[in-house]
Amino acid sequence: MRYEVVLPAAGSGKRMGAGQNKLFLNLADKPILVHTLLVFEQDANCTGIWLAVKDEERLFIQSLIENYNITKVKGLPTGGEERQHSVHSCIKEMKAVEVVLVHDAARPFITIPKITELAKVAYEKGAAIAGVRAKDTMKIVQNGLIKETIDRESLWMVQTPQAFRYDLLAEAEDVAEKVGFLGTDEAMLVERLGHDIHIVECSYENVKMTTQEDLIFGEAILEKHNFRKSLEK
Ligand SMILES: Nc1ccn([C@@H]2O[C@H](COP(=O)(O)OP(=O)(O)OP(=O)(O)O)[C@@H](O)[C@H]2O)c(=O)n1
Ligand SMILES: C[C@](O)(CO)[C@H](O)COP(=O)(O)O
Repeated sequence: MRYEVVLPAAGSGKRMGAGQNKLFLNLADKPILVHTLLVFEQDANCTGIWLAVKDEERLFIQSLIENYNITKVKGLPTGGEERQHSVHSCIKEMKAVEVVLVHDAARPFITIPKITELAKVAYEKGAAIAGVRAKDTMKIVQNGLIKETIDRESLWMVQTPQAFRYDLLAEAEDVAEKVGFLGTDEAMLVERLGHDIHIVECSYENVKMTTQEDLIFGEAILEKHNFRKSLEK
């Protein structure tokens, strides 16, 4: 199932504490952003990449695109104050495609088979998002006190890609903007429309590079996969 992908890349990386956009930090031999771009560049089903960027970072990102021969980038719209606004700036510029994926540029370890599965379910059912089952017990805390424990059996840690029929996501983004609703993922905007959203179980390796510890995990993941590749030679 062919699709276009929106990669929000206009964040500030505050929790990473690197004093710069964390997507420019290297994991092994190349920036996090490039690792993520290469996955979609190599996926034959991906027909276009849209990157929400900060105006002051556009030239640098264009140099990365050139240096790493990324040929599928269709646009670099200016990102917004929040991640949702950055995604919406891309959705507004895209011509209607059948399926659109939104994927955090900070998640470099997504795999093509999982992308394919998400795009297929989105085409057939309208909406599908990546996730993994919660490993820890989750509790609601108020004023330092445990208020409630949430049944772990029904708890998932949601990731990206989040895949949708384009018209559904475009409507959800427009409605959210109109009513001033701010969600932390695109699924929240589509849930508000009452549309079913399917979960596709992905990997714990599909981690979002958010804090310094995630970089250590990321290096270890690369090491493991390089080691595997060396065994195949
Ligand atoms: N206004 C924003 C905020 C985030 N993002 C992007 O959305 C993805 C996920 O966001 P997050 O991990 O929160 O990145 P940052 O906002 O940069 O991190 P922090 O919240 O620690 O500042 C990242 O690829 C980030 O670049 C974006 O395009 N526009
Ligand atoms: C979209 C997301 O990756 C799903 O877990 C997450 O909500 C992004 O949160 P962030 O704070 O914008 O990184």
